[in-house]
Amino acid sequence: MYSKLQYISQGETIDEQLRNIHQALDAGCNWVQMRFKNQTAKNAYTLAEAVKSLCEKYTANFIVNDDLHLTKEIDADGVHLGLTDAKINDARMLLGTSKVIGGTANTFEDIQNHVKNGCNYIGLGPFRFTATKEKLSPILGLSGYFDILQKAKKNKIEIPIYAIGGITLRDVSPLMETGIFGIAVSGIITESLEKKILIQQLNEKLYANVIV
Ligand SMILES: Cc1ncc(COP(=O)(O)OP(=O)(O)O)c(N)n1
Ligand SMILES: Cc1ncsc1CCOP(=O)(O)O
Ligand SMILES: [Mg+2]
Repeated sequence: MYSKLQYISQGETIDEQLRNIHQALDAGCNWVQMRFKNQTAKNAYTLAEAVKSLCEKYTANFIVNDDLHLTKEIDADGVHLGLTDAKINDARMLLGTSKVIGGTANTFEDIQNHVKNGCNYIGLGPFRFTATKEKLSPILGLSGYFDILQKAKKNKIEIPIYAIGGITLRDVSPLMETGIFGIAVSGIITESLEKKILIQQLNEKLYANVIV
């Protein structure tokens, strides 16, 4: 079973990335997506090696953003691919069935395609404007999530769907009511000065209706 909270890393340098990821893990995150844009292959490899060993230490899930070949080379737990990144079925062929492959969706049709191609989870968004990512797809808002999740339910689609994009603590409960499985966040955790408390509060809302 996947965690309901995925932390997407931030940082302009290897050190900044590592500091942010280390702090997120220390505060209780157990799923990290390493997102290190516009870097040399050497820098990305160096960071990935360090993140992999940190995640092993914290028994956290470690996935790589965009870079399918780095995922394979470093033997990460998986990869997250956007609509203009490598194709999900090519990723599955390269990585095999044991690895996690996440795919971005902005519409119900994107979700259908990802399911058909063997994706493990979906990052559906953006929920609202965020400065973390450039060139955002159309904003979905709560009503967009309601519509898409209703269609998924009607079509018996059961893949875990994560909301993403500008999410704050206050958004979590209303988003969960739309039927999403969890959230993927970057800014709120990176910028928080009280990460442990924030992650505890996020998890309380994410797991509020889970019967153990
Ligand atoms: C969980 C999750 N969902 C969506 C995205 C966005 O991926 P993509 O559209 O490829 O954009 P970049 O992150 O590569 O800029 C994501 N990274 N994670
Ligand atoms: C990677 C990505 N894809 C859509 S929105 C987004 C950024 C999420 O970061 P934040 O939680 O800071 O808005
Ligand atoms: Mg991408």
